[in-house]
Amino acid sequence: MQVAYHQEKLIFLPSCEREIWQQLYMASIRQEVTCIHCHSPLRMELSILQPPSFIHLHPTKECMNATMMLENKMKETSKKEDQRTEEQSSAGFQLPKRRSITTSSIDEPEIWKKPEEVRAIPPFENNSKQMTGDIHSYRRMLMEHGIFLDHNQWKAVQTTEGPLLILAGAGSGKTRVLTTRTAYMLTEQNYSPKEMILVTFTAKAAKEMKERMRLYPGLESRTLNQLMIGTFHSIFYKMLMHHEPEKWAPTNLLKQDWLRQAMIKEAGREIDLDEKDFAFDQALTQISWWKNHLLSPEHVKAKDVWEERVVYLYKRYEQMRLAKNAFDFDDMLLGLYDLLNHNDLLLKRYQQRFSYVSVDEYQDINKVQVELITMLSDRTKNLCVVGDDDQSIYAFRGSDPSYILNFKEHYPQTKMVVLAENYRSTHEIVSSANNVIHINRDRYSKQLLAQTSSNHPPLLFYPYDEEEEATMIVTDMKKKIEAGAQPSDFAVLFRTNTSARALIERFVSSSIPFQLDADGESFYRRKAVRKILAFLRLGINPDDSQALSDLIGALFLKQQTLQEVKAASITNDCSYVDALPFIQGLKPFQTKKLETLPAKFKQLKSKKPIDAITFIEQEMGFNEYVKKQGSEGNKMERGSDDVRDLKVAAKLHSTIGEFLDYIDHMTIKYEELRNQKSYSDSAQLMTIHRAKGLEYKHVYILSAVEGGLPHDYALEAWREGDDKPLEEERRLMYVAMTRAEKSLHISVPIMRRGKKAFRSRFVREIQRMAPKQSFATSSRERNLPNERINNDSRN
Ligand SMILES: Nc1ncnc2c1ncn2[C@@H]1O[C@H](COP(=O)(O)OP(=O)(O)OP(=O)(O)O)[C@@H](O)[C@H]1O
Repeated sequence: MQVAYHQEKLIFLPSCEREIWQQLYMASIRQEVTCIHCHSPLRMELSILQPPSFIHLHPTKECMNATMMLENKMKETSKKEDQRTEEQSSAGFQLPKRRSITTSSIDEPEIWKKPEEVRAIPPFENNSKQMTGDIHSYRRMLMEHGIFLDHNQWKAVQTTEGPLLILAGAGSGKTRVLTTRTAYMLTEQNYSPKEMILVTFTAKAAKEMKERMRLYPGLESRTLNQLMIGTFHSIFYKMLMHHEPEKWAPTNLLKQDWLRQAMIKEAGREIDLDEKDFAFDQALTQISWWKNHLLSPEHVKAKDVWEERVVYLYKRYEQMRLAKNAFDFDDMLLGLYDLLNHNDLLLKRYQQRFSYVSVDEYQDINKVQVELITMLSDRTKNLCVVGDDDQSIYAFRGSDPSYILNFKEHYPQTKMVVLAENYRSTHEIVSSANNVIHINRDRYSKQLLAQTSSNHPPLLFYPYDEEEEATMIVTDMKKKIEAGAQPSDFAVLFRTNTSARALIERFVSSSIPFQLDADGESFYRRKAVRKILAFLRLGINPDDSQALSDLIGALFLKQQTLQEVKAASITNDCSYVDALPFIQGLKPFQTKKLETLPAKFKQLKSKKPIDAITFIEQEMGFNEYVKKQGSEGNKMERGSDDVRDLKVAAKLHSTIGEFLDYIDHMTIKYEELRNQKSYSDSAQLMTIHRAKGLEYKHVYILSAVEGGLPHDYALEAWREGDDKPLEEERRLMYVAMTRAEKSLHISVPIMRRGKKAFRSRFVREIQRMAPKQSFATSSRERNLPNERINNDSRN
């Protein structure tokens, strides 16, 4: 159905503004959209595959007839209007175009656009090779236990001596290879578990490997228990505890972030940094990055004012930490690095003991980790590293793909095995992912090959904005679940937590069980958002003391002023807002500004939330605050973006009170979600970073637009001539795509943050078939200059 009543008005979907589709959808959930004949509630459907429509759950013949007649009449009128418009425009007038639901391929925001399949997919060549000739008895035994290994996987398993680089494409079974290789060395080659060390990237991966190895024939638990397997931190910490137990006592570990934050906040006060306004969490990440690069505060060369401040915090943090004999996770690696560097005998003993070193996820290794691994394996050089340069996505933590790319240069004797058979995804998904990643220059050229093909190429779909995107995904998922899929078959992947605000909210209101796997606070707790909300809250309650405290920084006042405002409100018997002009000791321009504020707060009350936010930005000085923050903050997160995101949410609400109630509800829900125990059968909503190493039958990727994925900060770096962040974004897209087994949906919203968006360059790359590539030469070996990629951001 295309017609319905809403708020006593007749709605004809093809001619209503696209911007209000989402509002209609939400009104339909509240049963406010009704049939034009029987007035029973209609559900609006906003889905990926079909143009929007109203659905009548129990239509009568009369309902259908009345609806059809009216639809025909509306279409007729609309056609006439069209003709008139054409005549007028040919006569020199320019009138807006009729808004109809078509399958047009033009990026016209008002028009529903049919989803597109990825077409640039080469014909599928069945790749599965028959095993011929003699099969090694161990490999045969594994097969009897249901563990199959392809030719290259087996080659990697058997290569036990000397430096070995296993270049393992996404879904190519690197976990299988690492576990089998270890099992093979222990059972077939009779190596002692005590001479082996296997480093994984996460504790979860270590646990999984151990569990898998228990299933291997002939591998006893006793042997497995003697094997040193774990993360860098767990293994190296054990060593430190063994040699210097007092210094490294667990009670001295700064385990939680807030403990570290408290220390740098204390240091921040010494240089007058505002506790509420300075990005202390970012400062900690930066400090950690320097530590992992073996840079002490004295060696850091600050690039800007922000870094200068963080260097100060770093220096003081180290002093405070040492005074308390405390240490953090980074210190564990640095501690062992120092210990081995200053104790030659000890280093030799370890080198003597560990004859075989294996490292998983080598693409994500950082400087201090590389140094330690190099030291430990230096005697035998029996170093096996497994990784995929195309999945290196942790630069912000200090990892650097150049370690895997330079491995052969570092160890000229390296044997290399490439695992290019993908056992996870269909040919259509694998080829599309190849189309994207092959554009990166700084990589080993290689092409993943799938084992199966399907008739379902990845689908690009075009929601209007973030809200519609979320609705379309939930609708699509519901349909698939009704058709037999399990909630746990699905994952929705996003670049940053903030880009998932609408999605999380839509899931909260849906019946689909889901789990959120994301770091950080709720969107509504973000600094800039909290401040705007403080304005809104004080607009309807001028005595809201929490809001006043949140607001102070945005008025360029110090937190100490808070008490002064409260005192002034008592002595002058007025609200906090009315007390603002009584603050003493300010510069004349500040006093003048504060004098105008109470009246402006009063004006806020009657405004719609979206208009109120614009008023706060333009008339109440918020734009200046954001501008100042922008020049002091970090490059990843900008307050102005958060405000634009908030406006997208605000559009769906008609009063400030209603909007604030909704936000309070969602903030509580968000906290519950973060603390909830895991359901076994639930859809997963997570950042791409969190999805690494995981696989799902159906995957949706959010916001494939310039600025979303790739992230704005990478585009800015690229414009300034630095390709590295953009290449990392491309790897993120690749990681996201290769999580999908059967279906992959990529969302390309037409609007983002209230502005017209441009489809991501990665989406354009998907549509261009990658040339066949020769295997495993790095850009250096191919003598390619690391030029800038000539890739325009426009459609
Ligand atoms: N030789 C094989 N035959 C059949 N299936 C295999 C084979 N090797 C691995 N697999 C399966 O392929 C899937 C991907 O394997 P795995 O998770 O080990 O990949 P990965 O290399 O770690 O992937 P990624 O790096 O993308 O996370 C798993 O479901 C695994 O059981």
